[in-house]
Amino acid sequence: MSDKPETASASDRPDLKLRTRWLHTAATITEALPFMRRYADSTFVVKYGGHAMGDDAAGQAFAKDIVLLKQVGINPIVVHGGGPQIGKMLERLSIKSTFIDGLRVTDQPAVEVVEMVLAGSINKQIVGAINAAGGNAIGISGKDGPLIRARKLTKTKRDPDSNIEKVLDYGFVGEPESVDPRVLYLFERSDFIPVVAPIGISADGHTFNINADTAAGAIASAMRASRFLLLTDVPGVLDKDGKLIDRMSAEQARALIADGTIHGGMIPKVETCLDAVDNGVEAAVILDGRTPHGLLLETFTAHGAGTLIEGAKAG
Ligand SMILES: Nc1ncnc2c1ncn2[C@@H]1O[C@H](COP(=O)(O)OP(=O)(O)O)[C@@H](O)[C@H]1O
Ligand SMILES: CC(=O)N[C@@H](CCC(=O)OP(=O)(O)O)C(=O)O
Repeated sequence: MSDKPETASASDRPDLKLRTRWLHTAATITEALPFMRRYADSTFVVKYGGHAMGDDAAGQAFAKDIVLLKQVGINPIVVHGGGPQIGKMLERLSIKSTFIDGLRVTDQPAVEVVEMVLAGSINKQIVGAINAAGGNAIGISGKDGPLIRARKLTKTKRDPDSNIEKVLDYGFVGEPESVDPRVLYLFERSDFIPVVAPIGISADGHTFNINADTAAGAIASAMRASRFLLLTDVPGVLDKDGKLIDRMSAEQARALIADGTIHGGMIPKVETCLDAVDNGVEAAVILDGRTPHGLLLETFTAHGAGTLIEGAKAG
């Protein structure tokens, strides 16, 4: 070894393209690190919608992101849907199903199919994808624990012609009566990532079909989650001109539901977000699950992704 200090010659220096790439990478890491620190040990409830699931590659990308969240010290809890997949199976079995305001009217034969598709098929597909991505996933439904005690959903709607309030009968559609999060606390302190199918059980042992947004929201509130992320197949909530709304107040959301800009499956989604931020969740975000690494962009960048609905106590 010579005593002379080493100096890099021009030919040793990385070329401009490489240096630009390094600068980009460094900028990305610099942006992400404070978010990693901020969210360490916090709980994220991620609702993975049936429309967001897409193909195998999209499922693998989602699974990778979930594993990454766990690796940086966040506790992700996945709650999944599967509406389109249930629809296909019901059709194959020639069982009719209709929707009222985004919720499936579910009779006894239909609830059996719903449980089979959600807790059987889709739950295990997601568990498999997360495990293949290097994580340790465990699949459960709201019946395990039991995590979700359900009661029959009761809803009324005013008939615009007669102005009479009508009771809507959704059959075996439930709403969470209570959530007992103790089973989820076990996963929080371990490497395991829970994947939850939105099925509930009533006090008298009946199985209930719960809208996955509603189930995820109830879990997010019970866990006092820092973030409640809903992955769907649109960039977020769109205004009447089809433009993405980045942030939305509760009043704005209610006005958009009332004037029909928010309709169909987006109604329970937004209502659930409003409920969650009123009940202990810091912020809820509706985002596109088909965007590669949308979850990471939302979590680790200042600009985020999708539509953020913030609670009064968010910081
Ligand atoms: N204002 C709106 N902005 C975005 N999407 C909307 C809006 N109103 C209704 N939608 C519909 O809501 C759908 C998302 O809800 P849903 O089909 O239940 O999704 P998921 O299966 O992911 O839960 C979108 O695909 C879109 O068709
Ligand atoms: C009562 C009700 O509508 N339950 C839903 C449950 C699945 C779900 O919510 O799936 P997505 O999130 O993919 O829409 C259904 O039967 O389709």
